[in-house]
Amino acid sequence: MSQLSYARYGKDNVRLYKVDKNEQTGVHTVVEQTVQVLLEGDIETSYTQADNSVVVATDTQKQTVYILAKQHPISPPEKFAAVLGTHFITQYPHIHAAHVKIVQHRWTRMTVDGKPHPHSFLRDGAEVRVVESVTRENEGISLRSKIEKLLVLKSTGSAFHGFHRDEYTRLAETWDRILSTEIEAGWKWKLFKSLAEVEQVDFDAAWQAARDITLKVFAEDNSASVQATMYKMCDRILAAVPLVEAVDYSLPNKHYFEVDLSWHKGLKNTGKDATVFAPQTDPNGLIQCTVTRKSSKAKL
Ligand SMILES: O=c1[nH]c(=O)c2[nH]c(=O)[nH]c2[nH]1
Repeated sequence: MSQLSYARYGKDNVRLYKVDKNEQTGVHTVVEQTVQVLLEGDIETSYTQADNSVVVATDTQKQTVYILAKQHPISPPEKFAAVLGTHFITQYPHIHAAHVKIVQHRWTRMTVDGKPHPHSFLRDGAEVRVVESVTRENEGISLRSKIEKLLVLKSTGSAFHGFHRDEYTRLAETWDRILSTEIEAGWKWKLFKSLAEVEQVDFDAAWQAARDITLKVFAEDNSASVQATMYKMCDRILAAVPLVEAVDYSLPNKHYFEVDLSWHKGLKNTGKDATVFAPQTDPNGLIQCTVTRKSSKAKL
């Protein structure tokens, strides 16, 4: 009558914190993450026949995250995701793929009296660094790194005109507008054959380059549209990080509407005179793209 067509299970929202204490200098370095593990393999009977003998308990998966966090560096998260995934498919012969997602939260070192503090940190924004990994038996380790929830705004240097017009069009063209978005940027790495290959890569440098390029292009581009600006970001990240195969962005256009105040003593607050705006929560534009190198096919 029926058949199981999808089965993955694991632990979600495993919160993890690790401190590295330099005994010589007294300087501490901290990392906080939220980890998700989902396993795939010969686990059908646990669903169809109540056969728990094939189930690596989700509690075991959580304990494993803590144990491997003790035994290995957890940053960069790309390497820790690969360590975790490799563990699950080698420790359990009937587990054939491990999906590991790591969200790394910000703890930025405090500056106190102009000096970096040895053991105090602050959460400077909701931005997170994310890794989505799949470690699959006989295939390798696929990694996608991401920046999420990086909120940016520019008060000029953005236009939007020349767009298609018909009887449904109300939007006026603009040569000077506010541009604001919450950046979600991803970069997909070439498939790694082994953990040893993953260990060679400088993931922190790639994350820094992707973040720097995103912010520099956002700030400096005389934006014709979100579409045109995000394509430039993708193009530059591909040029900067040779091991990356594809770069993708998903950018909400967070609109700021002019407020007409002319009804009040003829106050001028539109066009060139606009200084007070009403930030909108919804609806918002949502612009997405994936850019690959010329030889490979873009998956749209
Ligand atoms: O950069 C933009 N791209 C669009 O596709 C669009 N559509 C819209 O109404 N405003 C904008 N802005």
